[in-house]
Amino acid sequence: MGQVRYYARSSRAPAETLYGRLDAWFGEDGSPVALTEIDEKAALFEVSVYFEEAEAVDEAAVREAFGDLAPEREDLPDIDWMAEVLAGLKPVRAGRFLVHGAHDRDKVLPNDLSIEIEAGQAFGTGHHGTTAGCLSAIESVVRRRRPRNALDLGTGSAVLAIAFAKLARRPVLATDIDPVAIAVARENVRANGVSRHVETATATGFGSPAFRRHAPFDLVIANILAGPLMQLAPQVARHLSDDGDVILSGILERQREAVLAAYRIQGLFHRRTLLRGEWVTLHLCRNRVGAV
Ligand SMILES: C[S@@+](CC[C@H](N)C(=O)[O-])C[C@H]1O[C@@H](n2cnc3c(N)ncnc32)[C@H](O)[C@@H]1O
Repeated sequence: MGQVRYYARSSRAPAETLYGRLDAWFGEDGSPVALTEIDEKAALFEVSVYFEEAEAVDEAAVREAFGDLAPEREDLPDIDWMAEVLAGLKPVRAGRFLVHGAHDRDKVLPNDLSIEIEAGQAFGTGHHGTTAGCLSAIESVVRRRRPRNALDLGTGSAVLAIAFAKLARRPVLATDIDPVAIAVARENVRANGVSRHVETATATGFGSPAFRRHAPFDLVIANILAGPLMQLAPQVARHLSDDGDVILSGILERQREAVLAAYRIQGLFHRRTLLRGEWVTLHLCRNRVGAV
């Protein structure tokens, strides 16, 4: 048997209380806890806690932690995380960043900002055009104005959050819908020595109390797909500071105009498009100056 999830639904206040309690009881031991708004109109929230090994779970303790909100249990299938990421084991260079595995530490040059990520876990080894595009865009934004903080939404391996933390040495919130990715992200953040700057949280879109603690963001980075990026446009804009920058990727060239339109409606201006293979990375900004 593999991973298991326990979850309960309620209105916002009890859900937030439960989220805090589950995080205190299980979060420290590495069991991801998630709070998700599942029905905005009905203001219905779902709180989940995930355990790696179903057999090892103390179910009585879990039920006690949920209290009055009796949890449902869901056994999760084993997922093939390798599929997307085994693109290659070679180091990838994007601007000053060198993304590499432990076996390639000797390839790091004195001026490189090295990001050590092992292939084979969450998405994001730098081999994908979208990740490399975001790394280049992060470097150009940080060079221009060193944002006070950042959000990496859909962090995967945390490669982009680590890049921002290493370059800007400023706080970054790294979130992902997938609790397994967040467990991998935490480990990578620690291994790259940037735990002081990076906070990780499991969240669907903007559904976590962590956003309230960190927003507004001076830089929002989201490498997901065109569909969710368009849906998230109003919330990205709402969580962005008055002169903030946005880096979006996971967009095919033919989807570029639709994504741009969704963000223009929210008052954002296009600054630059980077093209890597069939993928584009968009840099947008709140400030009209410098926009094209
Ligand atoms: C293409 S990977 C990007 C990983 C990494 N940021 C990079 O650039 O290499 C997209 C990630 O977004 C996550 N994701 C997808 N939809 C999401 C959503 N609505 N909210 C948060 N994360 C999401 C996925 O689980 C996945 O880890």
